[in-house]
Amino acid sequence: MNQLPNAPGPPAGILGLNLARQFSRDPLAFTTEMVREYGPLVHLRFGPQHAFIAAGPKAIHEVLVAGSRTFRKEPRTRNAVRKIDGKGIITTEGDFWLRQRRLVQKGFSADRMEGYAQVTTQRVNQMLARWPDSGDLEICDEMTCLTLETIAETMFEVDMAADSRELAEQVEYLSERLVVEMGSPLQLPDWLPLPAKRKKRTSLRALHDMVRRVVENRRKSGNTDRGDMLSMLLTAVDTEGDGGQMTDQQVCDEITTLFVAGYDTTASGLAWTWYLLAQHPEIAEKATAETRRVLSNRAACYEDFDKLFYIRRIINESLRLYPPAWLIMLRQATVATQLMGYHVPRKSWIYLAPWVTQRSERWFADPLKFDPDRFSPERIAEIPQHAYYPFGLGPHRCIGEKLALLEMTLIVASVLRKFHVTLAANQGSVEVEAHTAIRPRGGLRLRVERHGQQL
Ligand code: HEM
Repeated sequence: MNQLPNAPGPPAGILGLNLARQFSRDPLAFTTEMVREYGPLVHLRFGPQHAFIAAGPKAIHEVLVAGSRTFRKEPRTRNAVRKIDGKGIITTEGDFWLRQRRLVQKGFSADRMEGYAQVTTQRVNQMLARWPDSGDLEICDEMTCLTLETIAETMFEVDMAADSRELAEQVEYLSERLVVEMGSPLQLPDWLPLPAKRKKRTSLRALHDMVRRVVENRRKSGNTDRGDMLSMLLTAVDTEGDGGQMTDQQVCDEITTLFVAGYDTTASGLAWTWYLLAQHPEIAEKATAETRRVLSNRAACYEDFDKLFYIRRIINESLRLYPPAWLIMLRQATVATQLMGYHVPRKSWIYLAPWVTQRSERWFADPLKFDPDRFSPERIAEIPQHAYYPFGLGPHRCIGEKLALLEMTLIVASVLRKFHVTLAANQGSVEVEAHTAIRPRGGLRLRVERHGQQL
């Protein structure tokens, strides 16, 4: 392996400190710039640590698909996420992960989706009934509460309407701490009596207590199938493997994982979709016409997903320009290996950023243009394979992808059927902030006007 050439990359400077500083100060701009300058595979040195940005479709495929056994989720990152999600499928690997993934997958079967669609439509219509006929709204908050309530009901049939804002703030705080702590060279233990650690412990307790209570109550009330994910997890049998079921602790860990992974990403995707539609009235108008054609005067339902072609293109394009998971969980090479014919030392870190690949002129024509028709049947073949991966690729590809796309499509259609959406007059320019999901910095204010009420 050592005879292979080194991938191109910037000089490390003194101990790679300068690169590390640039990365943590503005990760979106830094990774974009590196790929623009050095190409589809960039070699970085942070002191003794080798790291690569795998941005080209070939490199992405080699890491996430062909090399998924060689490139594993990096242990320090996995352990940090494990404090929130326990041993859920997002933090595990190997045989244990495979068994759990098979069991959790049962909760995403096609026959379950119809019920999830119904919950989504009910929730979005309740939200729209609260909206003013004409006024300004903080759309990130609206989308966060909506997706949180929807996921709580689809996952474990709990009505979170009263508590959603508070729980969202706590989970948001945990994600923020995760980013801060992962970026810091020094990992302090969580028991230290510091204000940030105390707040972290309180937020973790609130999340874990809520999930434990839900699982205990369900066990007490009998394991009847209520059509939600929890029913499925409590009764699922690993028929393809050991024939066993999950323990209550495993159920708690998987429910927490799905809950945390599922709502913030979807809320981010929706917020950016509204931002793009508010800036492109002609595209919003075409989508509104589609909702009138498909839905006429009724609420959206599961079957409409296949008919809302244009809205699905809009969502695909929004996930290209603003992929909520802008950076995939860090991977590490378990052995010395190669990528695109370049040497990769053992324990190297691999960064995979949909944000960089999906916005690069190397792989997309006119990449910053919002052009939903890229995803039309006539043009979709122009997108290079593995250059578009908002839900990841390979065995760890997002388990909630179909649910997220269904939810987003039904929500966008339901809102457009009733409201005209533009940017609020006092909304200044919008900057992107990179947390675990990307968000508009400081939120996003939209003006909404119920159809028939425009002044
Ligand atoms: C727009 C919304 C979403 C986006 C952009 C998104 C993105 C992703 C990405 C990029 C990965 C791959 C991570 C990796 O390879 O390290 C992933 C994995 C995962 N996602 Fe999603 N996700 C979304 C919605 C959801 C929803 C709704 C759920 C559950 C209800 C969910 C649950 C998960 C889980 C459990 C994994 C880990 C899968 C595994 O490692 O086997 N996600 N997601």
